[in-house]
Amino acid sequence: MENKDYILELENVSMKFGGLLAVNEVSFNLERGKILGVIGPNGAGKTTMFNTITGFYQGYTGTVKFNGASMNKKKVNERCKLGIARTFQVTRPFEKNTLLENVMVGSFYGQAKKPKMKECEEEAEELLEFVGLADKKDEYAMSLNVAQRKKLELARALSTKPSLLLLDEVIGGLNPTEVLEMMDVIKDINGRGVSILMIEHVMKAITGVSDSMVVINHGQKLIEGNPKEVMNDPEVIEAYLGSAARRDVHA
Ligand SMILES: Nc1ncnc2c1ncn2[C@@H]1O[C@H](COP(=O)(O)OP(=O)(O)OP(=O)(O)O)[C@@H](O)[C@H]1O
Repeated sequence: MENKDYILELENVSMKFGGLLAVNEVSFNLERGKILGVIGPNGAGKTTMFNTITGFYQGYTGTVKFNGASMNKKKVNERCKLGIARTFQVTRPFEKNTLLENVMVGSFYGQAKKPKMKECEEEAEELLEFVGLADKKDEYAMSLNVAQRKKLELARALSTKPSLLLLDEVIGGLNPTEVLEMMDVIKDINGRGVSILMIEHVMKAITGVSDSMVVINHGQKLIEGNPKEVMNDPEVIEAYLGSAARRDVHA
């Protein structure tokens, strides 16, 4: 039997808010070094699932394993220091700080071994260069447009030196040129050896970068497979994605 190396394993993960089962017995694995795309309609439970992986929600049942070890008893900061980082759907930079300072905070507080301030600065500069914001390093975060804020969000997540990166809609809201740029950045991050789990509604983008995909619907896993299999699955197309998505995928 093939022995795959999984960086992330979800085993029957469920999360309830009162009577609402937002995530319902979800199981899947992410192979080390790969990109796994997560799609599903609004309210399907994708972000809630992210929050069980990062440890923001502790009240879930089932098991979240990272590098083969259960994370269930570990808090957000512990999981972060072990190598799990995320971006947020709604970006939350420190608006009145410079881009450099925003990224340095992540380096300083998010890494397992606290680096010296000078190292944080060098790392932050390198990351801003990597995401294409080097020329804005001394500007305030509040001066950025949507695409730039998303790139800053990525640099901040990377500053904690993750081996697993969770991306929550980093492509949504970008224009077509910015989408292509962001897809390249995501592939480059993956090229640095970072495994990626990403939620995205922009179908062309997520099918373009993902090695495999999981579809979540009403809190449950509907199907998983390679992007082509998933996007051609009649149940996914008709019952869930609908004709708008079909147009988007096949355009
Ligand atoms: N903190 C919360 N308290 C109560 N209900 C919540 C909470 N967070 C999410 N929910 C509910 O859980 C369900 C799943 O929400 P979630 O945000 O995880 O969906 P999603 O798939 O990420 O949606 P979207 O694509 O719109 O971001 C929804 O019905 C939502 O209203």
